[in-house]
Amino acid sequence: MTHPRPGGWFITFEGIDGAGKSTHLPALAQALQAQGRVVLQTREPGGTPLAERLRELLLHEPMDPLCEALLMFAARRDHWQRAIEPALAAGQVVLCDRFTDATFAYQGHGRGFDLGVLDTLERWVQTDAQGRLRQPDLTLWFDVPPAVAAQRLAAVRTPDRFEAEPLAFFERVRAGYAARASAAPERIVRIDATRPLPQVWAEVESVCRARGVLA
Ligand SMILES: Nc1ncnc2c1ncn2[C@@H]1O[C@H](COP(=O)(O)OP(=O)(O)O)[C@@H](O)[C@H]1O
Ligand SMILES: Cc1cn([C@H]2C[C@H](O)[C@@H](COP(=O)(O)OP(=O)(O)O)O2)c(=O)[nH]c1=O
Repeated sequence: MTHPRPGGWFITFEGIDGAGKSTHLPALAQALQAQGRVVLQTREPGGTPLAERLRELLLHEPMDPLCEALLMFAARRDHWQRAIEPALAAGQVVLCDRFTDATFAYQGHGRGFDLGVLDTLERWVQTDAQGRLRQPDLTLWFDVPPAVAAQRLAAVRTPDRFEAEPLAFFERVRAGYAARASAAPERIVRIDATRPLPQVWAEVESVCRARGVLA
């Protein structure tokens, strides 16, 4: 695949909580840095001082689904304008732990929030000065059944407001990711993340090589 735009690559990591995103993101950053690329490792919600403050509220403060969706996009707007776009313009590779696919999966499919409203918010937040809707160049979707993810998480951390949701919620979120992937098969690559770590990593490397992200 030829490089989709001048400047850097924008690569997002998606999947339900416990899928392995945060494990593989720094590994890919290291592999890219070893090849001389400048990498911005970031996450959503978060990635700027304002968006990190919104993250604290989103992860711990009870709120209704509309408020949740609006705050996710408010955090994203700040992150996009102040961190992601400048890094891409400088030719960096941006590796982002979650982006808008997560909003469709969690707020849309998980909470049942109106997908049409999310489409509108996505357009508002990600349309650039030339009127183009910006999307990641590549999205790695780490797919695992919720029961596997829950087992992994139980061993390592105290659940936040999202992680405390029941398995049925994560089944809907997973279905949301599947729907996004079938609507954008060129951009979103499904990775079977139930396999042992070295095999999952080998696939991440091979997808990145095939796309020209890694040499
Ligand atoms: N393929 C895998 N096999 C077994 N354990 C894994 C695998 N991928 C991740 N883990 C473990 O599962 C836990 C959650 O992984 P993490 O990368 O934090 O998930 P996420 O960022 O998607 O929520 C961590 O303890 C991690 O070491
Ligand atoms: C970006 C985003 C995250 N989320 C949720 C999913 C996660 O449970 C939570 C925080 O994401 P994440 O950083 O993946 O959590 P952790 O560091 O605990 O792995 O926010 C949404 O519901 N919608 C969104 O648009």
